[in-house]
Amino acid sequence: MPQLHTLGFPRIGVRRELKHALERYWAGTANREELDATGRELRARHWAVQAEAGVTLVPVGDFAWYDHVLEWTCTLGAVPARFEQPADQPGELDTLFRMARGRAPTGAPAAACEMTKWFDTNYHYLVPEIWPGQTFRIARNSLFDQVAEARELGVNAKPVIPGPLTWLWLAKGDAYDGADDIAKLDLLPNLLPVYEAVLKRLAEQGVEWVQIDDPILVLDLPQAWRDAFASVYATLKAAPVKLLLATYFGALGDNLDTALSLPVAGLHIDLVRAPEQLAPVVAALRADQVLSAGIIDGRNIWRTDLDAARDRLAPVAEALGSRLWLAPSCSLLHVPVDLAAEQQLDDELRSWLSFAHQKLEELALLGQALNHAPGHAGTPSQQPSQQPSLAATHAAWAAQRAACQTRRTSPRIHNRALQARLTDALAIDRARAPFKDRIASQQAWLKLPAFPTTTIGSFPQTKDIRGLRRDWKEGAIGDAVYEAAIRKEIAGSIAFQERIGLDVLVHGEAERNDMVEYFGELLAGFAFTQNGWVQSYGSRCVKPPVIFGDVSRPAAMTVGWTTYAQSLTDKPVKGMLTGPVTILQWSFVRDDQPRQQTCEQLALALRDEVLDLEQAGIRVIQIDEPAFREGLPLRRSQWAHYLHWAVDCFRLSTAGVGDTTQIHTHMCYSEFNDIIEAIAAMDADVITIETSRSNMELLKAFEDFSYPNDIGPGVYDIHSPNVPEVDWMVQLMEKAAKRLPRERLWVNPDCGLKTRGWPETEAALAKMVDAARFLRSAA
Ligand SMILES: Nc1nc2c(c(=O)[nH]1)N[C@@H](CNc1ccc(C(=O)N[C@@H](CCC(=O)N[C@@H](CCC(=O)N[C@@H](CCC(=O)O)C(=O)O)C(=O)O)C(=O)O)cc1)CN2
Ligand code: MET
Ligand SMILES: [Zn+2]
Repeated sequence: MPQLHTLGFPRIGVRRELKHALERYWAGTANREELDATGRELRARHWAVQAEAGVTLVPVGDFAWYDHVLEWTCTLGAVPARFEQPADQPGELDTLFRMARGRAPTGAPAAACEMTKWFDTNYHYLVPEIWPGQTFRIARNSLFDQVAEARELGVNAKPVIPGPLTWLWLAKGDAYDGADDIAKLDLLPNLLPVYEAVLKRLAEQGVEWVQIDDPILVLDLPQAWRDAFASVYATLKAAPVKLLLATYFGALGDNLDTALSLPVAGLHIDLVRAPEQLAPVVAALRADQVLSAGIIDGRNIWRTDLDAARDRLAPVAEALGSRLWLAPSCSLLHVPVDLAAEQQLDDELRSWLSFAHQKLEELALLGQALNHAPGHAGTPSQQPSQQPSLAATHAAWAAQRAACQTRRTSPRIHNRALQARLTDALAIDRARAPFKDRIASQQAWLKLPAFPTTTIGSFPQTKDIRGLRRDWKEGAIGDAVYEAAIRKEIAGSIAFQERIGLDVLVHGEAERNDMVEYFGELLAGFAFTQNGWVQSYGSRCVKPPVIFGDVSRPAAMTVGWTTYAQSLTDKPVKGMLTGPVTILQWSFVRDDQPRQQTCEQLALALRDEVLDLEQAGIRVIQIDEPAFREGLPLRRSQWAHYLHWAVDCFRLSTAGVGDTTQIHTHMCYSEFNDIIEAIAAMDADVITIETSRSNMELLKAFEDFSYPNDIGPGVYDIHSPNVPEVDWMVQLMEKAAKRLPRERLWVNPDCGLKTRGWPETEAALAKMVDAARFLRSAA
């Protein structure tokens, strides 16, 4: 039977045990021993479930207290000076937490490291900081400790570490100009000896295989970076362990020859995103190399079509024998932990789904089917001793086959009326009047001052609000009680905004568990989970909804809350929607039709909501697209196609309104340089963006492009509880005014305030309004 392995397992725990333990530790209500115990418990549990499923090489090093890239950065001793503490500080773990969050139970606070998206996922990693001449050393032993821990439990540990080139690519430093700066490669002579030392220590611990993750091999690489692979791996080759080079999230493409020429004992490829690479890789594999086939989707939650997978891999199994390994396409970090934790899904829908636990079962079934006579394995054959009985295996296989079949044909998936509407939608005009005409008619009624102030949408999601929602969902309180409490919350935030003098108000999003899940719950074609948590960053998780069928909007989703908020004030209240691209990007999406098509369905549903809001008198409407940049394909050759349909969907959602209705959008976590033209083509009247951490540097793209519409560059970082100074915000806006016309500028925070508390929110926004007033008086 082929060896089964995984590239990584979700670390958060089926009940978010890690989240709760971390937050207790940070709050000082749990000590280090309690935190450690939770970590040990989760690792042991996750190793055991994998080993029991038949995974023979179990990942170690995929566990992380906050982020696995940060763990590795700390292991390499790449700790910026501002986090260094006197030698007597207890526990290096707090240094890691200070790097992640700026503060920890011990040690002096410092500005946290930057956080950004992990490739095209909704997972965020902590960006390593590098500088010329930087030296490295093994500064943290957690990987070795965890290997020892696994081996004591009888687990065959396969340590997982980021490759040196991927780590450098992800790193940033003032001395370097972008991810691909070749000057970064000058650090390799300092970095590689530490890698060699790590591999040697792992070998001494009895480790046979080490997985080195080099996902940058699926990106467009400059030649110097591509060339660096040969010398890096020539050095690592000397280590007394076998290396499995792991690539995922796309095709090796023009890096294929590079990857195949490296002196590694095994290569993992993603066959879900890039099935076409199977044949060329098999053809070029050396006789002593293992192929790890990433055949189970690690980025989505659908059951695998096992018949198809077996048919594709059977000839490979025959050719490679035990040199074929089976794996998910990437780490299972990106899917929820266990479908068994869901009580409310109907049987049919449940039969279509597979979370991390279920993916292990799929892997085992496929492994058994490929065992012996693989070329004509019609059904799973002979079972190894501790595997489930043949009958059970047959039954599981048949159930999976049936589920795939019903999913293909279920009437729940296709909505004929919608199909007709989509065809009609092709003819809908996506254009609005020229911006200069629109903005004039908007200003005529909005009568906003210079440097108008607003916020991005959410106000603090307090424990009380979340507790209320839990009680409501559990049926402990009824709709009327819930609604009254949310209304009270909205009334409170409107009163607060009026008091401090904001210009364009928001209702505060108290009724939303999450900006995507909330809409998923109200749209048809979506399912949602009770415990389908996926880590987003640190202790923060999301429950991505599942888009299983054609999307439509049975009823208005936000009109009631928004008009209630508007009824309380004479100031304009901004309606608040999540855009089609972001809903698509942050959901688990159908794999039976192109993403573009699903996005168009979402766009039509949102268009109806926009028009209903307008009809109800809401004349400023924001359609958030924070995931617009994240959706950009990893390869440049695919950008134009994506940008075309993504912009088109945004415009389909928004362009139905009259000229006097003001459309806002919001983006964060994004580099805008690559997509500035597309942002302009979205043609929102106002875009609010995250810029404060980059000191308004991000505005350069808008300046260079002479971006024509209104812009609100964020003046303070909402990720920190620190209250910004008025002077600081004024300075930032003055910088912005050097790059862009003053009359186009708005004043707002970087992003929504849901993760903040009220005290700092009130203080920060009051100061922000003061800053805007100062700017007006100085004009
Ligand atoms: N989908 C998505 N992706 C995104 C973002 C986003 O907002 N949404 N923002 C960016 C950054 N990511 C973020 C992701 C999550 C959170 C966040 O705050 N998550 C919350 C969960 C939010 C949620 O779903 N809340 C639910 C359920 C909350 C909960 O834990 N309830 C308790 C009970 C309440 C309590 O006592 O706390 C329970 O069920 O036990 C609700 O409000 O209804 C968390 O991890 O804690 C913040 C930012 C990028 N990607
Ligand atoms: N309107 C949303 C909010 O304020 C936008 C968040 S972007 C991640 O929370
Ligand atoms: Zn945002």
